Amino acid sequence: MNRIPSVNLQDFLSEDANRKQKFIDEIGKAYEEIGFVALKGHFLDDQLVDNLYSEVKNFFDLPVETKRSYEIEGIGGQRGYISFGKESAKGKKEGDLKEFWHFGQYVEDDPERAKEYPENVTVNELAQFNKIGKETYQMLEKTAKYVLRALALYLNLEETYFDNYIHNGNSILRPIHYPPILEEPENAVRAAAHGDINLITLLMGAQGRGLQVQNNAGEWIDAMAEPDELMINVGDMLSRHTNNKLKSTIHRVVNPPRELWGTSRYSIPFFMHPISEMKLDVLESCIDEDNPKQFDNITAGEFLNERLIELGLKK
Ligand SMILES: O=C(O)CCC(=O)C(=O)O
Ligand SMILES: [Fe+2]
Repeated sequence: MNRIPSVNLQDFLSEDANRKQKFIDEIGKAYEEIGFVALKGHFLDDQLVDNLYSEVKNFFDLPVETKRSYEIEGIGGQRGYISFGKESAKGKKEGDLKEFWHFGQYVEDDPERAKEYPENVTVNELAQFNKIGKETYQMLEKTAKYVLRALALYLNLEETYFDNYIHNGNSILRPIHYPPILEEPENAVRAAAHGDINLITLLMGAQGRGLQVQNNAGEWIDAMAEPDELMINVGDMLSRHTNNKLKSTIHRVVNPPRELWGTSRYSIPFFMHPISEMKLDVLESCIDEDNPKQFDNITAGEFLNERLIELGLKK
C-alpha cells in the first residue's frame, strides 16, 4: 500500500447498517495493512480548530523563561511544558527537534481516579489556551470513542468493549512546535522514527509535508491529510492487544528541505490511552495456529511506565 486510505466517521454514525459496516470494513482493512487512515466527519468544527491553532501559536511565542516556568519536574512530562530537545525516540540518543505541551484528562465524576493523575497546568498569560485545550481534548476523545467502537466490531467484540476502559482514561493532547531550523541538524530530526505507545492516535496538523509512514515494503510514504481530515493510527497498546492484527506503524517527521528551514511546523496529536489497569493481554480471538501469542501479559499502566523511561521523560 502506498497511500493512506480516507474514511468518513459519518458512515459509522449513520442509521444505515450498510454504511456503518462499510466504515468498519474500510478502517479494519486499513489498520491490518498500513495502520493509518485519514478521517473526515469528526467532531471538531472549523472555528474550534482555528482557535486552537492561534492559541497554540500564542503559547509557543511566549518567552522561553515563561514557557519554562510551566515545566514540572517529577511527573514524567505528563502535564505542562516539555522543552526543546528533551524527548528522544526509543533507542535514539539525539533529542527530537521539538517543544510541546501536554493537556491531560479532566476527571469530573470520579474523585479516586482524579487523584491518580497529575493536575492540568494553567497558563496564566493565556486564558483562552486552557479553555480551548480542554474543549479540543473532549471532542477528540469523543471522536476516538466511536473509532474504537468500530474497531471493537471489526474484532468481533461488543461494540462498547472499549468504552469503560477509555472513560477517564489517561489520554494526552500534545500541541507540538517544531521551530525553524537554525543550524545543520546533523543526526537530529523533527521526530525520529517511532511507534506510538497508546491505543490510537488522532493527529491534527498533518496537512503540510513532513509526516512519513513506513509501509510493509519498508518504503517511507508521505502521509498528508485534507484540510478537514485527522490522521488516525494504531498505537503499540492496540497492536499488542490484537496480537499485531492491527498494525502500529513506524512513522517520523522529516526535516524540511533547506530553503524551508525557516518555517515552523505545528501539529497536535491526541494520544488515546485507557485507564492504567486495563489488561493489554492478547485477545483470545486473535490467537490461532497461524498466529501464536506474540506478547507477554501487561497492563496499560505498566507498559506506559516502561516506555516513558525509554523516551527519556521518566527516570
Ligand atoms: O508531528 C507530527 O505530524 C507527528 C508527531 C508524532 O508522530 C508524535 O508526536 O507521536
Ligand atoms: Fe507518533
